[in-house]
Amino acid sequence: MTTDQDQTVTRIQVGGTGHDPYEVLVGRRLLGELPALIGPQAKRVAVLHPESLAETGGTLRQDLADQGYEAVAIQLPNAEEAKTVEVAAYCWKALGQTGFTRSDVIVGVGGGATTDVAGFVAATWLRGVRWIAVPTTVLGMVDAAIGGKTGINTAEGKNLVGAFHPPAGVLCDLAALDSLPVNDYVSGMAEIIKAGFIADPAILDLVEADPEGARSPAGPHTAELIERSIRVKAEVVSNDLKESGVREILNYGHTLAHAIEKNERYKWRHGAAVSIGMVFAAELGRLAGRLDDATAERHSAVLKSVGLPLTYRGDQWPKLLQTMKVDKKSRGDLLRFIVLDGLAKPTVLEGPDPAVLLAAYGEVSE
Ligand SMILES: NC(=O)c1ccc[n+]([C@@H]2O[C@H](COP(=O)([O-])OP(=O)(O)OC[C@H]3O[C@@H](n4cnc5c(N)ncnc54)[C@H](O)[C@@H]3O)[C@@H](O)[C@H]2O)c1
Ligand SMILES: O=C(O)C(=O)C[C@@H](O)[C@H](O)[C@H](O)COP(=O)(O)O
Ligand SMILES: [Zn+2]
Repeated sequence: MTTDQDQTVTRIQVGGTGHDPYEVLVGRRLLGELPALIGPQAKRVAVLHPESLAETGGTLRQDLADQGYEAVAIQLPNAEEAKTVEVAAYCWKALGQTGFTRSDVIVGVGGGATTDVAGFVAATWLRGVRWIAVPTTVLGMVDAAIGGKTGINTAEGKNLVGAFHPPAGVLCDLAALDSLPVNDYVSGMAEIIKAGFIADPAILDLVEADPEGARSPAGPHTAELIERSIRVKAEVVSNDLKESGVREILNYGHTLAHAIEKNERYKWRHGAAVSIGMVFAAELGRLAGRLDDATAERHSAVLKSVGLPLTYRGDQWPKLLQTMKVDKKSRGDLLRFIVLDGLAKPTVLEGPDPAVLLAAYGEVSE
């Protein structure tokens, strides 16, 4: 049976300079859109998917083969284990063996880790081939698949190797979320809440009105939360693809988060680390005299209400501080953080006093 809900598709445009504009589609049963996005020139299509979506990847490969493409499925490890140079090299080898040319197309189906690698492989193969993102997690839909930041981790830090290489289109099929484990669903809520604090406070109102509903794809506001967050991301990256200015606001909470992820050898979910990172950033903004107490406290309350973590090991501060020094926003020896001047007023805080940083860490320290 087809319902009205199945047929509603929202299209959000991502524009910009230096690349073709593209659309993010949100709805259900969107895979029919793939051939048009793949385009008439492609002979071969490589479908990159994580182990957990082996069936989806296989079905998609078969559909594309039935439509006349020479389609291969390339299985990646789940989650952050995919974001390594070894996995990228495995993909390059598979593309080479398939005879993948510049007119062929990569499709990344999976969470943010998968689309980060798929995009990176697309950016590097033959110095850049077309790719399409089919995000299957909340986090992938609202953030990772949009904007063309692609990359992998190294032992020294998160996303340290990568390229800006926007996709030709993004297909967010909400039905994919039904199989997502609750922890992964909630991890994506961290980036949704981030979008609320940096740009669209209506998101926070929706989460606060029904925190339990915000933990599940069956919640009453799922589509609205996802679409609002996509609009925030689309607007920012349309204005600054290569992060030479406003795009830095999307890094709210990420300076500490990435250090925690590295410290945990990339075993933590990104959203869990971002949650702690935002509580830290809010306190940093408050201690720097930028953010009011109520908005700072609102961070812990809303993040906790959906089940995200707020604290991390106190004894790890020296190591985290060291790692933060190689954050991509740093310039020379200058540490730079995104903080809030108020709700939806993100700004940069440069070179905060080490004592203030330590005091802010006290807020998340356990
Ligand atoms: N490029 C960007 O702009 C950007 C933005 C935000 C985050 N990221 C990156 O995204 C990554 C996190 O992405 P994530 O939270 O989507 O996690 P993830 O990609 O690690 O996926 C989480 C887990 O869910 C599984 N999975 C994916 N879809 C599923 C589904 N529909 N049903 C069941 N299981 C499914 C995966 O195999 C994995 O085990 C991090 O590496 C982060 O750095 C990138
Ligand atoms: O798109 C961006 O820009 C972001 O900062 C979004 C973040 O949510 C995302 O985690 C991104 O991968 C972080 O990028 P990085 O440049 O700090 O590695
Ligand atoms: Zn993020």
